[in-house]
Amino acid sequence: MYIGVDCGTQSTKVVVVDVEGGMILGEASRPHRLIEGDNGCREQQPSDWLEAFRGAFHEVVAKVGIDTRAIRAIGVSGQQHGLVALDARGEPVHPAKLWCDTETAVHNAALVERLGGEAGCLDKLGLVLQTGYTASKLAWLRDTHPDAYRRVDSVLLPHDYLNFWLTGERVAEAGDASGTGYFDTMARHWRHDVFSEIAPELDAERVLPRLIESHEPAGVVRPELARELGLADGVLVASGGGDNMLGAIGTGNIVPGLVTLSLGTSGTVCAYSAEPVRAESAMVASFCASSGGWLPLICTMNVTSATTRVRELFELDLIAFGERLASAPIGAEGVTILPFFNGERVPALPHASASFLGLTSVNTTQANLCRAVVESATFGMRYGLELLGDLAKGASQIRLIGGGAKSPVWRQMVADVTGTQVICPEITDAAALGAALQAAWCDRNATTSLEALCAHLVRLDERSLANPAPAHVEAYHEVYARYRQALAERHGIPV
Ligand SMILES: Nc1ncnc2c1ncn2[C@@H]1O[C@H](COP(=O)(O)OP(=O)(O)O)[C@@H](O)[C@H]1O
Ligand SMILES: O=C(CO)[C@@H](O)[C@H](O)COP(=O)(O)O
Repeated sequence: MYIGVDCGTQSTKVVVVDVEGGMILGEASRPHRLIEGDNGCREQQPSDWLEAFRGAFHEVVAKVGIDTRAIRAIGVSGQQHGLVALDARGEPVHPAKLWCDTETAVHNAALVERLGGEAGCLDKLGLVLQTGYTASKLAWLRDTHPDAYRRVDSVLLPHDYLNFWLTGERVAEAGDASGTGYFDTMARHWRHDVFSEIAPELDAERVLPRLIESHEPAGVVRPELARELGLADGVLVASGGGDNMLGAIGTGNIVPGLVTLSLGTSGTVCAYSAEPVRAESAMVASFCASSGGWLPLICTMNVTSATTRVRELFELDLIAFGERLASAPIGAEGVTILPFFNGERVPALPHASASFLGLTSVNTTQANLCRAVVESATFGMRYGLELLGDLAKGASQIRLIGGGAKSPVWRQMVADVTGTQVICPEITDAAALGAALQAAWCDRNATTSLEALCAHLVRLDERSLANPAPAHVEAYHEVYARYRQALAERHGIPV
């Protein structure tokens, strides 16, 4: 029996997987609180993640009725990039600054310049630093909270922190480390020199976690925590990884030729590559995979975060929102939304705000606004696929995951907007499944291949299959062109 944990932006999900029996036995989740400021600040208390993990763990094991002593290993997936800076006692010196925090945009711009611009970043890191990556958050902490900064003894990512809490070990692996901004994604090692540019007073050798391979364990569950959770002695904790990396594993995207598209708080598109990738666009994040190999990725910041804002504005539940969405025509009768409520990473507009365009006395309806916000988030994904270029072109199918993938209307829209067949895995929180599969891989000392584990447990839900409808594809070409025109006019992004 294996446990997969996904500490996402909005919630922590826990799944129980019976690998021998080839079954996902059950899942449970608990929400997180978000600390938001109007200056782009978005933070969370790491203690909330632990509380959410405990709640979801106890709920799911009770629900499926397993003997917790039969659990062999745990794998943890986490929202990428968050800065979890700990003091010498292992306590956070400040709430975790999240991937979607844009308060540090000026620090990011300054760092890019110090590293020699885009070319210098590519040379040192294999990717171009973007606002949201961990590096500028650390620079910000140094600049704005010198007392907290002086106490920093470890610099971890959210999933590293959960692994640390579970095992007492400070370790990291290449997939999640790729998103820090002080890791060379081509050579797969820390760049202590870059780290020292950002935080010269900290000893990089000491504060950065030890790197392990994806198939290696981070450690075993601490005895007192094992007792609390009812686990046997020596339960392994896998290396884990970033949520996108483990989402790739949970959708079988560990060989070239597939695209995983996530409709979570963020939107992401990624495609596995066995070789390091030097993408044409600086917007493509050439991350490592958490299965070995690489996972070039595009991330937009306003997906279900944007659709939820409109849904809550109209006080609609998810069912009513889905009904409004379905009742409006493609193109929302001329309403265009640029959904940059949180600023945006791709295109790089950290200080942008959202725009509602083309509103008239006739088309300003709940249905059109609901449709336009979902279309706009989906257009952001199409833009991302275009930037991925050849890396995504060969893909015959999109594996769709994340909360938004539960909506049939949205699934069809992704197929129509991208012109590609869409299918969901049976479990839309594929990152948690990926974490459980990585745990089984690690528990078996990689003697069972990850490919075999994926073939055994990544099941696609045929009922979710959506094929692009030619007339809709045609209609969306026009509506997408309108969106790109608006992006050009308001933000200067070339069409
Ligand atoms: N049927 C649906 N239609 C649209 N959005 C949905 C639907 N079901 C869930 N969601 C949205 O999915 C989001 C959660 O997605 P999830 O992938 O779990 O996020 P994260 O991993 O970033 O925490 C929530 O905002 C929720 O409202
Ligand atoms: O920053 C990125 C990817 O680079 C985000 O994808 C985060 O990893 C958060 O993911 P979700 O909570 O939206 O799944």
